[in-house]
This record gives sequence, structure tokens and C-alpha cells, in this order.
Amino acid sequence: MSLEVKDAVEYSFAVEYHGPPITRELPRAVPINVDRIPVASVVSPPPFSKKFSLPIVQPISATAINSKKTSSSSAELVTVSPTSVIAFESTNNEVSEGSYSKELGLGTEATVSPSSVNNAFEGVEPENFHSNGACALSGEFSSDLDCCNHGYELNRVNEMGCSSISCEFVGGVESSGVLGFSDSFEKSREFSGSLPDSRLSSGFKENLEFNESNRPDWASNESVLSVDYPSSRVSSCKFGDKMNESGGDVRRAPIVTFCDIESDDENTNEEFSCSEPEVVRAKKEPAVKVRKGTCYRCLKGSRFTEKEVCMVCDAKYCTNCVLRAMGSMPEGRKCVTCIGFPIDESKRANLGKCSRMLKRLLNDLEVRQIMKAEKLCEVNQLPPEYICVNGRPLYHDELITLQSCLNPPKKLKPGNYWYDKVSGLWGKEGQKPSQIISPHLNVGGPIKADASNGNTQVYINGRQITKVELRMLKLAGVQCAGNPHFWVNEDGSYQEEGQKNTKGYIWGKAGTKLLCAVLSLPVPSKSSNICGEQISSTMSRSMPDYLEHRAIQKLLLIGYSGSGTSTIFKQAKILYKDIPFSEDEREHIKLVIQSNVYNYIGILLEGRERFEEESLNDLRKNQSCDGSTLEGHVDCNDEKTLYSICPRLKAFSDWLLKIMASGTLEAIFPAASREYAPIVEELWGSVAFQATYKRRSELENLPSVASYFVERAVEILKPDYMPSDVDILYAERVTSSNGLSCVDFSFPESTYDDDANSGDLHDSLHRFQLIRLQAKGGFGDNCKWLQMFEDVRIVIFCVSLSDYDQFTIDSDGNSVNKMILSKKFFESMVTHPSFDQIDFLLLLNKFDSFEEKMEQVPLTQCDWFDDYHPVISRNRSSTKNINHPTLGQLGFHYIAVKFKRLYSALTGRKLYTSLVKGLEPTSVDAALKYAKEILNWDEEKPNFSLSEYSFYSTEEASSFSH
Ligand SMILES: Nc1nc2c(ncn2[C@@H]2O[C@H](COP(=O)(O)OP(=O)(O)OP(=O)(O)O)[C@@H](O)[C@H]2O)c(=O)[nH]1
Ligand SMILES: [Ca+2]
Repeated sequence: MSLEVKDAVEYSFAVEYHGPPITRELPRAVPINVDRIPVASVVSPPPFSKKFSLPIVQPISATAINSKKTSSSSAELVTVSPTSVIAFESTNNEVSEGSYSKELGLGTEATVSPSSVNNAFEGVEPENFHSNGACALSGEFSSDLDCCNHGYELNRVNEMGCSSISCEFVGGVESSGVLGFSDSFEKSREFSGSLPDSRLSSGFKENLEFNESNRPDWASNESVLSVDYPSSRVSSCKFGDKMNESGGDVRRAPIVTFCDIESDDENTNEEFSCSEPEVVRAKKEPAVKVRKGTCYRCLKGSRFTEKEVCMVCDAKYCTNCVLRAMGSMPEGRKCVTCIGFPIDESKRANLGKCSRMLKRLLNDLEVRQIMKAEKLCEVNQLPPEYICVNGRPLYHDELITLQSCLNPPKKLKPGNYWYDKVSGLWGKEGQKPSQIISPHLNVGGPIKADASNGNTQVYINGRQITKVELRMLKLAGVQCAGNPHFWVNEDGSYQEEGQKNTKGYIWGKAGTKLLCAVLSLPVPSKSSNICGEQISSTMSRSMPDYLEHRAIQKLLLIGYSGSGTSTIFKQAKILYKDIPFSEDEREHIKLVIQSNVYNYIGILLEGRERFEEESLNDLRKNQSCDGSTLEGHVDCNDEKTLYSICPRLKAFSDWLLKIMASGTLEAIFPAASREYAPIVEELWGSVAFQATYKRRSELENLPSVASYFVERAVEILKPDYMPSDVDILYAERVTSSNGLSCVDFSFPESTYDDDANSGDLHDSLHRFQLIRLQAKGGFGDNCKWLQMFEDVRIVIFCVSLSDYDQFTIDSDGNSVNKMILSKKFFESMVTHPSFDQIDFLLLLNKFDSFEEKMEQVPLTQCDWFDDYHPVISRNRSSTKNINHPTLGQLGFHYIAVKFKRLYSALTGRKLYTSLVKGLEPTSVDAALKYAKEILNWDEEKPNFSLSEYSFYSTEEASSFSH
């Protein structure tokens, strides 16, 4: 179903006002003077950029624009035929007064008359208008309110506990329909720093002004109507609310200040307040005002009609009208009347991303050509003065320098940035660095000490650095005592100011890069060390692909020791990376696996000694009793048992056990590996070892994965062995030694998506970073890491289901149930201040062994589960059956509920849970996609109104209810 939810959400009904009598004057929808219908906004600046103070906002009348257009020097402009589609080189100059005024709705076929403009607002009684805020002029306000009513529930534990990715909508429009995600909605409110309500009031205020003064000049209308700015992102409020009304400005003065259009795609929880600098930007309004949801040309259709949007004025056209309204689209999707105008910056991300509608209407070649033009044509490029570097707006060639350097800033959007020319560090004004771009570029002003708003008293190249940078420096081993001023070069070499000798290289250590990744700090890219690079002077570089620049979403994976986090981490690598493990990594892992194998062999040899001892004891006992031999087990003369080995093997065994006891096993292998491989082969072939191996379940220290490796010991210990992905998956101790590992990935495009529509594609191109933090016996030492995870989007907490009958000795020497330890760890994490307001996804892992275990061992082995009284059907079968769940499924469901209740009691929020078999790729894939779904919704919710197509139609919303 692909209903256009955007419009669905924008549509709103006026609500009758029942409140107290209103004392002040009520706003009225005033007929607009058609002659004054504005058609121009800011004059596109480039031609004058060097000489004048720009931009200048001038009201331009419809006739004026027509004459301007016809006399325009741009061939493209004048030859546009509103009806031909690909006629970029159209021959007839059919742009006459008539055709333009027609498009403007002023001519004979006027689509909107003064009265119809008025009509559009009819039916909105003053009271309603008042009570409903600014909905008549800008439906987005009410749509934002609707947003929060879209209760949405991503799979709770399904009855049988098997499905983990189902989603449901609960309640479409009723105001109490907030379910499940209410907490995350709270979060998004916080992010935006402005509640929908506050927007309402400010929008309303401006509308009041509008109506009171009824100023006909466009410049002021601009600001009023801009309140209607599509609420694409949580922070969008800033545009309309703070629209600066000053028309002209002084070119070099940094009064052009910005907030980000999509600032939420990074640092989600930071700096989203309306106290940010405001944007000064005029937006061209559609030539006509129409009822929400209808086509701007034919005025037909409803909110459900699929529409294409003009990149400039936001006018929307239905399938029947779009080609007529947009013509040949020489600059992409713009109304014919908007050609030559800069695009609405909020739509920059959509440049070149074709809609389904156009794909249907046009052939492939046409689509490609239009999208290319849309992306690359001059007028659609980022205006240089929208980029402010070190407090100064850029000139045209500065922007080109910036964009065409070897390491250009990623996701360059209008905004204020700081740039440290010496090191190449680059960031948003008032924030930590986000990237290291090419150094020594001649752009912007000199860097200011407070550029990143740091308060650490530590300086890098004259800039006071931020807390997180200081943390990184310290962890990277840089001596930071005494408020030093550092001089950092682009290669990371640093010295203290005033001193000559280099003290070290900040990014020199391997660990520092990982650290930076975790702290969201940039590291130099490989090519950035090249100095004096040539700056190409052409605008050949295409605009950076926005898809690449989506911010990475961090998933923190934690769990009590042995819960399976490293298995899931490795599984993610294998699932989503083309090269899950590099050659170097494999080489290293090989050694780990080989030493693991020796370790398992050692444990078995230890067991062999014990078994031998026991046999000998039995033997002696028997001999002393009746003097007879125990048949088949002992050779009387040599005191040999089934478990005895020859001296050569015995010597090896003694040596290995000694090494293991001294804890130096790893230091001795791999060198020893080559030497002893033949002995291992002999050992494996021996009767005694085989007999021991048969009794391996009696050896407590031998992990269950051991058999996977020991049975292939001979092969694995060969020098040319290379571990397979599965070997690595099963291997112990192959993930990072310091307890921290991370992997960046994105989910591959799902194969069952009906259409490779680029609008949907973004979903598969979301980037994620899975960070695994190991918790040896609760976090202890690693707790220091937790505070670094301020920008983690979700915590994935892993619990081993099969721990319920496992016990371990705690520090006081008491035997404690491992599930209880997991629970305690869970409690301390969900209540940890670092994770306040962060969603938790509980993975109940090792379901495979749990299912087996449940057939043997009662769940009540764990005290926490002593109230487990399942209703077990008599004709229970072990196969999955909805009506007759297995014991494993019943147990899983019960444990999931236990954790959910615990979580809810501790946080008042909802815990997401999923069942996992860590060793099965599909299961881990499903679990991680579930995490993605949770985040997606979290992100989608605030900008619900902008999503062109959504999987979640309102119909689905209402058909699924609680
Ligand atoms: N049967 C079964 N075993 C699993 C599963 N997931 C992990 N394991 C095994 O459980 C053991 C512990 O898993 P790890 O992934 O190392 O657990 P961890 O969370 O990294 O534990 P620490 O390294 O102690 O912090 C390994 O031997 C895994 O092979 C599963 O789904 N089923
Ligand atoms: Ca492990």
C-alpha cells in the first residue's frame, strides 16, 4: 500500500471551539489581492555575489517576472515548453505572457480566483481557527500533533514468542492512542526543544500579525507563510519561528546564520534547541493556495492522491497535472514558474531521487536525464553564502574550493561551521569536530577560540577543545595536564605551542581510531595527508550523495559474561560485511583458535589424568579385594588403564599442563604449534584420549564449542590452516581484548521490496554501528566507557536463556545463579544515567540450547522463576505449533514477561524483546533488523508528514487496534 501519507497527515479538520469566550480580536482569513500574488523570492545571488550585499528580497509582480523570463539570457529558461517533457532543446518560444499567467492562475483558465482563494479558507470559522492554531494556513502544525497520536507498537513478545519483527499500529487519530512509543516521543520532543504546541502558538502569533496588518508586501508574507515550512525534521521549527525579516543584508557580515535542516541525523540528542542561530531564507511560495491535499493545478484530489512536489515552492501536483505543471523539467521537479529559482533547502536531500510517479509517467532515460539535471544544474547548487566558515559566509570560489578538495566536508548543508586550517578539523559551530577535511584550504575567516564551544582549557591550534576531544586525547595517551595549548598538524603529529619537538602522533595508535569511532570523533582519512593538493577550478564535482551522509546510528550491545554478545557481534560482521574479517584479522584469529585448541586438549588431558587416577584406584581396590583383574580395563603388570598413554604423549601432556598452569600458553604458541602438531595427531588417535573425549561432558571446564574444534584439531593445528567464518563464529576469545569492539554496517537491500524506489532505498542505506562492550562479571572496569555512549540510539541487552540452571561462584565464595547475575546487571544498566531515555532491546539468546534444556531441567532452578507454572497441554509436541507451544516457547514467553515487568517497574517504559539463536545467522539478522525498526520509527515519527510514501498507511493504522 503506498498511500501518500504526507498528505494524509497534513489534512486536518477544524474543530469547533468550546473554550471560554475570547476577548481579543480573532484572526480572519483575508482575501488575497491576486495582483499582488508574489512570484519571486530572493533573487538568486551568484551573478552579483562579489559586488553587492546580497541577498535582496524584492517583490516582483507577475508581469515583471514574465518579462524577466522572456528576456532571460538562459536559453533553457525561455525554451521550456510546459507540456513537452524532455524537450530540453525545445524549438518554439512558447513562453508568452499567456502561458505564464496561465500557470500562475491569472489568465483565462485561472485555476484560482480571488474568491476561490478565499473559499479555500471558508468553513474554517474564526473560533475554529483560533482553537486549532494555524491549521488553516499551515496544516503541518496539526499534522505534527497527529503524529504523536499515531500510537505504534512494534512487536511485543508475540504469543508464541516466535515472531520478532511484526509491527502494529494502534490508533490512528484518537488522542489517547499513544502506545508503546510514548517514551520515545517524549525524547523527540526534547530533541527538538520545541513542542508542537509551542510551534502552534508562535505560528498563531505570526498569523495574527498577518491578519491584523494584512500587509500586502511579499517580504512580510514570506515570513508569515514560511511558518508553513514543512516540518520535515524535528528541528524544522526554527526556520519559520525565527524568520528574520530584514530584507537586504551586508554581504560579509555574519548575520546569515543557520540552523541545520537535518541536524537530527547526527548527534541526535544534542543541541536541538531553538536557541540555535536562526536562518534567514526566503522561500518561494506556490502561486496558488489550495485546500490541503488537493492538486495545485486541477484542485482535485484528496490527501490520498499521489502527488509530485515542486522543489522550490512545495506546490503538489497529481499524476494528471504534473507534466503540464512542471514541463520538461530542465532543472528537475519545479513548477514551470519556479524554473530559475533556488530550491527550498529542506528539499536538498531529495535532489535526484526520483519518485514512483515520475517513473511511471516517464521512461528510464527521461527520468535519468531529469534527475541528473535536478542534481547538477547550477541554480540547484548550494548557494555559497549559506555556508559560513569561522564566522564568515563563503564566496563562490571558496565553496568550490571546499567542495572540490580531496577530503571535502561530508553532508555540506547550509549552516555555520568552524574549520581548523592547520589540522583540517571541521565541525559545526559550537560542536565537536565532525570530520577531518583537507587542511590549508583558503576558505572562511580565522578560527575562533570558542568555535566549538569547548570549556576544557585545553587548546588545539587556538581552539578550545570539547570535553569529548579531551577524553580522547587522554585515552590516546596525550599528556593534558596544565591546560596545554597544542599545535596539531594534519598528520596528527602534535607539539606544545612554542616548542619545537613533536611529542607524538594523536592517531598513531591503532586503538585511538576505534576510540574515535566510538566517541564520534573524526580521524584523518588516508588521503588527507597529501599537502598542497591542487584545487580543481571546475564545478565538475557532483553534489555529494546525500545517502552516504546519513548519520550513523549506534547500537550498543551488552550482556553479562557468556550471554553471547561476541557471537552476535561476529554474526553481524559475517552477515553485513563483504569482507567480515581482514587477512590480518584472520591470521590473528587463527592463532587464537589454535591456542584455544591446545587449551581444550589441555583440559581433556587433565581429565584423562583424573580418569586414569580413578581407574587405577578402582583397579587397586579390586585387586586388593579379590586379586582378579577388571576385564578389559587394566593390564596388571604395568598398572595401565584404558586412560594411560605412552611416555612420549605423557611428556607432552605434562609440558602442556605446566604451560597452562603458568598461564603462558599464548606466549608459546604459535611457534609451538608447528612443533607439536604431529604429537597432537598421535594423541587424537590414541585410545586413551578417545576414551577421555567420550566422557567430555564430565569435564566442567570444557566449553561445549570445544568439540567443534577438537574434532578437527589435526587440521586446525596445521600451519596452512585458515579459519572459516563459521570457525570464527564458534571461536572463543576472538573479539577485542580491551572489551570494546565496533563494526559499521548497513542492512543490505531486502530482496522482497517490490520496487527499488529510491525513496525506500534510504532505508537500506541507513548506517549503523554495532558497539560491543564486554562485561566481565558486570562492568566493573568498563563502566568508565558507559559515559561515552551519550549518542547511542539503542541498547541491545543480551541474556543467555540457558543460564537459568547455571551457577557460578561470586566474590564472596557463594554459589549464585547466572540468570540472577544477568538480571542484576540488567537492572544496573537500565537505571544507569547514561541510558536514561534510551530504548532497550532485550535479546533472549541461546534459545536452541534452552529448548533442549527445558525438556530436562525445570525453570524453577532459578529462584527468580519460582512462580513458573505453565499450563501444559497434554498433546504437546516438540514441533512448533501455535496451539501447542513447546516447553521452550512457554519458558521464553515467561522469561520475557519477567524482564518486561522488571523494566517497566524500573523505568516506567516498555522493553522490546526478541528471541535469538546467536549461532544462526537468520536469527541474528532478524533481531538486528528489529532494532532498526525501533529506531526507524523513532526517527520517522517526528517527520511523519514529510515521508512521501510510507509503509504505514493510515488504513493499517486503524485496522490494527488493541
Ligand atoms: N547453543 C548456543 N550457544 C551459543 C549461542 N550464542 C552463543 N553461544 C555460545 O555461548 C558461548 C558464549 O558466547 P559469547 O558470544 O562468547 O558470549 P559473550 O557475551 O561474548 O561472553 P564473554 O566473552 O564471556 O563476555 C560461546 O561458546 C558461544 O558459541 C546460541 O544461540 N546457542
Ligand atoms: Ca566471548
